[in-house]
Amino acid sequence: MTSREKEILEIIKKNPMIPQQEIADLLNINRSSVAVHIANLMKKGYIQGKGYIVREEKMVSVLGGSNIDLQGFPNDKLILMDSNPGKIETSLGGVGRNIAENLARLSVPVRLLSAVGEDFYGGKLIEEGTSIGIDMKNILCSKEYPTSMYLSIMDEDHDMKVAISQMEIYEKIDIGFIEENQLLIKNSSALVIDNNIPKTTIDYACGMFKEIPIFCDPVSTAKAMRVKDSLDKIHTLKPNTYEAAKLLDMEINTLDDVRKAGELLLKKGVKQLFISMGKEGVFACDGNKELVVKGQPKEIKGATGAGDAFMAGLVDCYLKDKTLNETTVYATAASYVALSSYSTINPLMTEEEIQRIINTVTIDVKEY
Ligand SMILES: Nc1ncnc2c1ncn2[C@@H]1O[C@H](COP(=O)(O)OP(=O)(O)O)[C@@H](O)[C@H]1O
Ligand SMILES: O=c1[nH]cc([C@@H]2O[C@H](COP(=O)(O)O)[C@@H](O)[C@H]2O)c(=O)[nH]1
Repeated sequence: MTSREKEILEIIKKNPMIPQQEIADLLNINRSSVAVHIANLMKKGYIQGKGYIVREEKMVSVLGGSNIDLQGFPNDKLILMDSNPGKIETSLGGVGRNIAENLARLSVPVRLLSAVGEDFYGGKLIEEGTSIGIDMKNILCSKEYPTSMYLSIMDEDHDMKVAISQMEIYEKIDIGFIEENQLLIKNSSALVIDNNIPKTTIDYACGMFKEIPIFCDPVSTAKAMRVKDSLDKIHTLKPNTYEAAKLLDMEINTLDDVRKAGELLLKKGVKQLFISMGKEGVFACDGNKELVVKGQPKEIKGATGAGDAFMAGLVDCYLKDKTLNETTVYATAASYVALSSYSTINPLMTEEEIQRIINTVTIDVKEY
């Protein structure tokens, strides 16, 4: 082996994937000489071949809940304190899991960091999630608690009347769980947090992953306050009007109230805000612009999951560097895809379906 070949071999041992040009630059020779030396080293058997390491695609990490949803739809007007003939739909749910499933259906690489019980439903959640394309490898399986459940009753217009949630298992998504998964999360393209997880975990994660954009869904008025001390670390917040009112301890009845709430949340450090208003559409602001985006979806089969589809649309648009107007219209169209299905997630959710809705449904954008 010549001294030059020795030098090149040492460089390659330290960095087997180094490009020939970089070796040439280090040794101040040209690339074609490097190629000749490498060919000689191969002939002499010092190098057996070149490996290729594929750079791992960055994923969105979703940290939050995965539930089993039971939804009851009465055939006629809902009568309280009575048995109402109707339909019962069982589906996989949980805000975080729903967002992750919608993202997977939009072809965004995504992993779910959640907890399930070591029971039939826990197995089902992991199995189905994996088959949809969500990375479920880091789900925590608990012996202590059962898989969480969400039971909701709709009225005759398919609007939710009342719901009960059984979700103690999320106590398991604690600081230790974040530490175990910190490298995975650090290397994510975005982190989505749903407020099913404890406040201490939300605050810890928001403090730890400042370099990546954090999207937060407050989940419900009961859980909204869990993010109140981390608002300055949130890139995108998507409360509905009730959750925004709770977070700010104010009444929100009019559009002026919504705009005021927007201003206050941006002041607290949120970069991008979407306040969803059910059939009144959504209010969006980012400090440069304020918009209300509203349309008329062609069919509403079930409102459950509309907000989660909306959030997935927001994350997808962030990764594609879309403007606030484009993002709000796209996410609204994603919510319409969800509304047109009885189950929490519409299996027809794709980017093409969202585009088809944008092209066929009038969605008005009003700038303020
Ligand atoms: N009844 C409806 N009519 C039209 N759009 C709706 C309706 N319900 C929901 N949406 C759409 O879904 C989005 C999210 O729904 P919303 O119910 O406000 O959120 P969440 O489910 O988080 O409470 C809304 O901003 C809107 O675009
Ligand atoms: O405290 C909670 N309530 C409800 C949900 C989930 O919220 C979804 C309903 O979404 P929406 O808010 O879009 O109706 C359901 O899948 C349900 O499992 C949750 O994760 N946590």
